[in-house]
Amino acid sequence: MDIVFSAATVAYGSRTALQPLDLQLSEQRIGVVGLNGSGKTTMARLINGLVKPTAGTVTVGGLDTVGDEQAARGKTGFIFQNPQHQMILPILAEDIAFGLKNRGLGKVEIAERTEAVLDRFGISHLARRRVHELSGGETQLGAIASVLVTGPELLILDEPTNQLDLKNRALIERTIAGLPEQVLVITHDLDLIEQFDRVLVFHEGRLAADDRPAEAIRAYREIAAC
Ligand SMILES: Nc1ncnc2c1ncn2[C@@H]1O[C@H](COP(=O)(O)OP(=O)(O)OP(=O)(O)O)[C@@H](O)[C@H]1O
Repeated sequence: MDIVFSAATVAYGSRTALQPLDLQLSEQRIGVVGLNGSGKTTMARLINGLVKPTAGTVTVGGLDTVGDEQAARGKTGFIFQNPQHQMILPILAEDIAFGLKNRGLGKVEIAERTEAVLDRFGISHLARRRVHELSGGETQLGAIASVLVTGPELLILDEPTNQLDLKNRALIERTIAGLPEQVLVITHDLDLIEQFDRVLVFHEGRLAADDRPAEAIRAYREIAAC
């Protein structure tokens, strides 16, 4: 799916978080890196319409995130930095089913799709578990299942391996690598994006580098060393 930023700018009050951005993304695996406060999350939130451009436009699959807000939002799933906060119902299977109920699906289809997505991510055994009692890795997988069950074309993950141990980092890395969906990942975990198609480096609200992983990570290291 094409994601197109046309002079997209974001200001919070008098502070500009994202300088005018012109960018077209169509790769399957896109990484976004940069120092804290460099504008990564703001850029990602523009894609699913959680943040509106102060000026310029953003389109996903040809749909404007402001003018075609509802349809555009349906194309993107978003996993936030603390995914436990986006889980609404107490039991994992219920939380997964919730998104389908909201789309007006019937009981049988909801049950089948919930079961299928739990199976897809190898977490069927967690179906009846309380979401707030899941480990970090389990929570991340549960959130991915909850979001992907509704069928978005693009999945955005904001620091998905933050707070995970090495084993769970590897699990989430493998899971992301295996997704057929297009993926955009914001991360400080440079191993995660090593094999990606394209990596964007943000610095002080601007796109500072846009390259293959090795080159982009080199540019990011130079920025971080200043
Ligand atoms: N809702 C908001 N209101 C005011 N300022 C904000 C808001 N959200 C972000 N900012 C500011 O915009 C700038 C960019 O923030 P953003 O969260 O996009 O950065 P980031 O690169 O994702 O940072 P981090 O790596 O720390 O998550 C920062 O200066 C931040 O303080």
